[in-house]
Amino acid sequence: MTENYLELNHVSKVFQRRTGDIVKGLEDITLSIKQGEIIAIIGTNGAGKSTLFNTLTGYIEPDEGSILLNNTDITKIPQIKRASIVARVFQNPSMGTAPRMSVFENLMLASKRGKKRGLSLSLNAENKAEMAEYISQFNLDLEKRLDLPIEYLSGGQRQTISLVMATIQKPQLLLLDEHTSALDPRTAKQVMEMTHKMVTENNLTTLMITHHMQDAIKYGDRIVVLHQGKIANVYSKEEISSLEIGHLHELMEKLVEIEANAS
Ligand SMILES: Nc1ncnc2c1ncn2[C@@H]1O[C@H](COP(=O)(O)OP(=O)(O)OP(=O)(O)O)[C@@H](O)[C@H]1O
Repeated sequence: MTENYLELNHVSKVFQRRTGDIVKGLEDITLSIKQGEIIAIIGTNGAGKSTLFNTLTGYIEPDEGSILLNNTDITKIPQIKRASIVARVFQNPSMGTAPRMSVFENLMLASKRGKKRGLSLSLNAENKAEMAEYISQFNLDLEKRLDLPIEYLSGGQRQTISLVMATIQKPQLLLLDEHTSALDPRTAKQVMEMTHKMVTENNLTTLMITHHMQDAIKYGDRIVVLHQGKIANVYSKEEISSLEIGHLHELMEKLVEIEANAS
């Protein structure tokens, strides 16, 4: 396991609101993550979770600090050039997929990301059979729906396809952005279990934003608590093993209270 596979060194980002007020989206974030580690990110609204992901994808550039992934400084690498190494699954099942295109076309698009060869050449029977076999392991009968436009799939099926698309090229970093929160509890549980299987089987270094404290405890190797752009707390694996969900809920309530008193 490579230590310090992902390193954030003193990463800060300031925003200016329309009112002219300055807000610290991220303040001096320093964090080292091992290859294959799963980090659960929790925090109240406005804590900086999305800003953190946006700096990792390259959607925004930090004002200060650096980000190293697999020994490469990616701080200033544009989003489009990071697309094949940093993958993100969004909360909304329709984001990250082309809804009118078929399941097969979407999967082939994902497997071609960052490569030069065109999509049309790859839409052949051989690739289709390979893809059918690949997705049959998820037991959702999706291999029988390869020709269906993505928009006709259920939310859970779409999130499964989004996950397959995000992991098909084995990204160096996988970002899960509340990816089960739009699903009903039963489907959310299934998708979370599938996610864990994909991530552990492929040893994917993963950051997962979640509001489900039980998922943070169950699946996180560490839990990072963000508050007002800063790291408020980090729970190690040992600490997580004796952590009660109630404790995390209380912590969240306390942080909301601090914010309310400050404003
Ligand atoms: N483009 C922007 N312009 C101005 N302020 C911004 C911008 N993006 C984020 N912010 C501010 O930065 C802070 C962190 O926002 P961020 O969206 O990262 O929080 P979050 O933890 O993802 O919150 P939520 O759970 O509500 O999505 C907030 O105060 C937010 O209002």
